[in-house]
Amino acid sequence: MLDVSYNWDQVQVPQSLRDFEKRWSNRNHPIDFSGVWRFRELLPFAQDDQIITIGEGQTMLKASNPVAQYAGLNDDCLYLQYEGLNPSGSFKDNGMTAASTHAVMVGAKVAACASTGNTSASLAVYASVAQKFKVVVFVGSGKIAFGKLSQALDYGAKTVQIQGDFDDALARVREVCNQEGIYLCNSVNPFRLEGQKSIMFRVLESLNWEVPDWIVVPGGNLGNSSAFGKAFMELKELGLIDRIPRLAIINAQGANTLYQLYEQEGIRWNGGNYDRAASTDFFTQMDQENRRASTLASAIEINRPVNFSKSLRALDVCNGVVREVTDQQILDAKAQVGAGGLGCEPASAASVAGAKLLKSEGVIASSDRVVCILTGHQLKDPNATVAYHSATDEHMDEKLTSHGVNKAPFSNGPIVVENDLDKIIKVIRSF
Ligand SMILES: Cc1ncc(COP(=O)(O)O)c(C=O)c1O
Ligand SMILES: N[C@@H](CCOP(=O)(O)O)C(=O)O
Repeated sequence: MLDVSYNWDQVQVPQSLRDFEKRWSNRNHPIDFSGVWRFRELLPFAQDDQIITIGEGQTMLKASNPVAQYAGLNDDCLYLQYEGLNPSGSFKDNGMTAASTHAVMVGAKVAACASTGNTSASLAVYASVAQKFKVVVFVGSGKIAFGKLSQALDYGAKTVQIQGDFDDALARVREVCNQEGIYLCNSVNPFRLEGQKSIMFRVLESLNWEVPDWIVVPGGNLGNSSAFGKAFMELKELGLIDRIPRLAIINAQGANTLYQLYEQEGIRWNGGNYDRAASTDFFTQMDQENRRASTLASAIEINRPVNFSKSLRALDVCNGVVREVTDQQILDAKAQVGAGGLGCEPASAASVAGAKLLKSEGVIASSDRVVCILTGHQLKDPNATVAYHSATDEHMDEKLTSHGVNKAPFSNGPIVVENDLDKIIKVIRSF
């Protein structure tokens, strides 16, 4: 895994983080307007005229008391960083503006990715804006929510559907890219992760540059958590912050490789000398047993996270913890996030479910300031939402039960009523 490193002595980094903020109101300047590139001195690999941007990163941090109560935190202690506001509806745009900028810088004619849907939607939109390279997307059949697939199709990406899951698709696309000289845009791409650092810059900016106690993020391929760790490491090195928040990475129980390796096997970064043999054994056994990831949170249905080693570094930098949550916990948390005002897709709600779990364990205190990252928009995966809300005690959706979701305590399904005024009024008055 490659990392981008800078010779900071040669970069004119502003003295104070507040200097970045001033650029925000400059709406006529697309680079200042971007929530990624207004921090450009902190990812200084491109010249201004090389940047491909579509106003990504205009996202918000919102305190949510209903969600704080759900998680067992005090009022004003839980914040949601709503990355669903990005142009393609997920956090990936923070990274894809950087990866597509670099793709054009190096003259790529074709770019590719494997995807559970959000990476492909994001890459496809940036390619259609840049008009400099074509896109090929690899997806596992039946493994991608239609809201996401529809985006790649409409933005003109060529979609290759193969048998297998995301882990198979990523292994294959890496092979294809090597053989054909195609530019790879998954999170193995270190330039993409440079863009994703900006999510943390914006969190700090929204908190008036005060460092929160916790950042809680869902873990799939582990690009985000790795980028966050690098962001804090660099900000501290540059003297722009004086302390680093703790990081909690939340796996779905059915896709819990990091949880197993970090919390159960006890593998630690150890200055880069982590126990490679133990992790290799783990993956070899996984292959022998043909163990597959399985979760309703399809965006994090990943068993072989490519950023495993970088995430260990992030956990080290941020004194982090890893937890696993069930699909039941994820969907219950998701319904609470929606009712609290910001809809998200299932994988995103793992962050809230994880915060609740850590609070119940006493790892997070009720007065801690906790930021949960909502990685993708609610409209990305309507099937999961409708299935949850349509479930009743008598009738559960088969797909939910096969993933261990056996109740829907916050179910808010449509009420079937005859098209008769009196009957409708009666129902309405019963609310
Ligand atoms: C909505 C959503 N949330 C979370 C993740 C997991 O992020 P990461 O792979 O950076 O761990 C992904 C994709 O990977 C995603 O699409
Ligand atoms: N959820 C992701 C999985 C791919 O992760 P990446 O960060 O390596 O591109 C997706 O949307 O495809």
